[in-house]
Amino acid sequence: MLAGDLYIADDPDLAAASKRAILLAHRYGEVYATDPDAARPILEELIGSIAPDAHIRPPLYVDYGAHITIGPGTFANYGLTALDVAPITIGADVQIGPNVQLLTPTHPVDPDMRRAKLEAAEPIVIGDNVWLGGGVIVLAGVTIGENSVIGAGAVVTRDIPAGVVAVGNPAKVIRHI
Ligand SMILES: CC(=O)SCCNC(=O)CCNC(=O)[C@H](O)C(C)(C)COP(=O)(O)OP(=O)(O)OC[C@H]1O[C@@H](n2cnc3c(N)ncnc32)[C@H](O)[C@@H]1OP(=O)(O)O
Repeated sequence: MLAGDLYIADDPDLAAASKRAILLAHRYGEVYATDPDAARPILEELIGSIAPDAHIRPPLYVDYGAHITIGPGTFANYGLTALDVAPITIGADVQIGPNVQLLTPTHPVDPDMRRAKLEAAEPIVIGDNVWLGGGVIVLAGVTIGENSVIGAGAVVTRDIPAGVVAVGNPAKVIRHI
């Protein structure tokens, strides 16, 4: 699953891990509403690796949480969806706008394979000091280079180099910084 091979998502261990993640993410949001400090251990239990000063505003939606790494100084605004069937690596000092989606899973385009419930997933890497504007969607297998800015609403289908501004659907580089 983590290696990008096709698989059928009916494994009971995966279902249990997903249920655990749903419960922890829900609890994180509930506790955060009245006491963000008390909510912190719940976030640390949910996320595979998160720097002590990284901050995520709930609601947060993940598949498993365990395959997510978040570096120091990173901030994610409300409504991050991080589907971590494959690893999601978020660097240091990353700014994530509201309702961003990081989508590592894919389904086959072939209709028969899709009906057979085959799935796959590819890792996503967000480099240091990247800013993802509100509503950005990053697709499976994409790497965004450090210091780059992705404009609000962009759909990132291909790798983005370091030090650029990219906007639109599909996201295209409009200038170097
Ligand atoms: C962590 C947080 O919570 S962040 C809070 C949420 N805030 C946001 O999501 C804001 C995100 N910001 C943006 O999308 C901004 O538009 C930026 C950062 C991309 C602007 O970057 P700049 O390089 O300054 O671009 P600039 O404003 O000069 O626009 C350049 C061109 O791109 C277009 N453009 C700018 N942003 C976008 C966008 N999101 N989608 C499509 N086109 C865009 C402009 O219309 C302009 O086009 P034109 O030349 O035809 O007039």
